[in-house]
Amino acid sequence: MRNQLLTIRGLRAVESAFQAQNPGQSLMARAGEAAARWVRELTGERPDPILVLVGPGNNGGDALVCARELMALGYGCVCVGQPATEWTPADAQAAHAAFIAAGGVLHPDIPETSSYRFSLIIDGLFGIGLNQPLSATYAAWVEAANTLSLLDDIPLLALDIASGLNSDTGLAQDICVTATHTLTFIANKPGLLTADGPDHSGEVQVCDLDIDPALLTLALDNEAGNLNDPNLWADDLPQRALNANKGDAGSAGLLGGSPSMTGALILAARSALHSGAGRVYAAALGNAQSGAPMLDPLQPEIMFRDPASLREAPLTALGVGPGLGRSDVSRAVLASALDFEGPLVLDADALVLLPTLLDAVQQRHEPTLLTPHPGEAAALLCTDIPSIEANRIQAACDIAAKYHATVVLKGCGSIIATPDGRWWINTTGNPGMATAGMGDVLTGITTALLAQGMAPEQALCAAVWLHGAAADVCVESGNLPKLGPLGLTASEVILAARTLLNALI
Ligand SMILES: NC(=O)C1=CN([C@@H]2O[C@H](COP(=O)(O)OP(=O)(O)OC[C@H]3O[C@@H](n4cnc5c(N)ncnc54)[C@H](OP(=O)(O)O)[C@@H]3O)[C@@H](O)[C@H]2O)[C@@H](O)CC1
Ligand SMILES: [K+]
Repeated sequence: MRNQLLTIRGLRAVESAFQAQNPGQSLMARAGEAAARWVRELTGERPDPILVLVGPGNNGGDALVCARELMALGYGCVCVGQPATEWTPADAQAAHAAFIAAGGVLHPDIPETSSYRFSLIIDGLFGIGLNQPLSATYAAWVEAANTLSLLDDIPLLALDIASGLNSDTGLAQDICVTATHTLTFIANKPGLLTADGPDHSGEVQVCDLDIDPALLTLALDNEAGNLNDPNLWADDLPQRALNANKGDAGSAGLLGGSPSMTGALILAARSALHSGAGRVYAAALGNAQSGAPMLDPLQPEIMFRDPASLREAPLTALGVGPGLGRSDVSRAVLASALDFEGPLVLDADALVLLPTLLDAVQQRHEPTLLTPHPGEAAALLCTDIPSIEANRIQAACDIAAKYHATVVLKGCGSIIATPDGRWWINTTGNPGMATAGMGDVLTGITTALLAQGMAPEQALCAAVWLHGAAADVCVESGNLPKLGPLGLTASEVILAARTLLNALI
């Protein structure tokens, strides 16, 4: 269950199912107690008071249960929030009453920080119920908490999700808690892992509140997704028999590289070669006179063809797009590639041209895989980048449905989606990957895994994971020389991905 990602609707369904099965039991008590245990682990014996921000709903209730538990253990808690009213949810009303009965005091505002030196801040303002922009008072508290955390290096712990972050989309409001840690309840949430989520959530820990996993499964709706995890596809990675020959490992074709962009094609081809394809063929637009490469001197294993004769090679997968360009010739080459009777990966300019070839791509009988970044995704859906980023999961699913394709929407927390509406979030990767050529490397890995016989869904999940994990290995602080994030190159990621791939088979 750990890998499941629940939407707000799914979480509410779990909550209702739990209440139906366990009348009178309070999930809030479990959440608040778990939060108090977590605080104790993080603070050790530090005597300084803890600042607890308490919101108007059940997230505030969690915070008050947590504060009451900590006070009983001798922690000083400075709780800031508004008293319960008749509109406060019942569980939260009970948490307010128990807190006051235990001698707790709710301050109407954050006290002068000169009188305190807080050891920790707890954000219990808003959780999954946030449904409007933060009002002025709450916004001021969030800004104060962020400033204190940053300037005084104080841990800022979000209960369930950072206040201001949307649990389904990962979109942060203009004013949003920047947590150093998040303890999230019941299950992991997409909003913690994609878009602005990782920047605002810090280190995420999932606490399932001891909910019966069977109940969780029953209550899941078809909106739920999963983390992209090697357990999903590691058994499907290509294996080599002792008696293998290069024909058994497939033939990957790469097509693109218009005259000013041959590097993109070469990177994709090198990447396919290092990801295990038995043969790699590359075809650049143009001819020898226009500067199209006929050899990669650093990787002479790659066999160059002209675009017209590429399909005469025994290709078992084809990748089109790196450096393809957007000319009439590029479009004609793409249109002809859509006939390829095998798995087809489309990237970069091929994606920008694809809306003009919608019928042809929809009519393909073999798998199609699309690897857009948000700009290319906007082109595929004929919209703009903010609309894509407003709901990355929806955008990935929409592209998959429209083009009958398996899709990865790249970016922070890449989303992999299938035409039947299933989706995964990938958590490997780092900002060092924001550099030219990284996308070409992903195209090469994906095409190579398909060429070696992996199914589209598994091949794309594996390629996206390996691509990000390879970049992570390159920037890990224990590694010397440290290759990034600044100055990390796509070529270095190719080599690290090969090492990881071989460690997994
Ligand atoms: N799911 C579960 O099973 C469990 C859930 N638990 C916890 O409950 C949390 C969800 O609680 P929740 O539904 O009460 O929502 P929450 O996030 O506290 O905020 C809603 C309140 O804030 C208000 N409000 C909203 N936006 C606002 C704004 N911008 N500015 C001002 N007000 C605003 C909103 O107003 P209304 O919509 O009524 O107008 C409502 O009053 C969840 O994240 C987790 O921490 C745990 O106890 C364990 C089990
Ligand atoms: K919160």
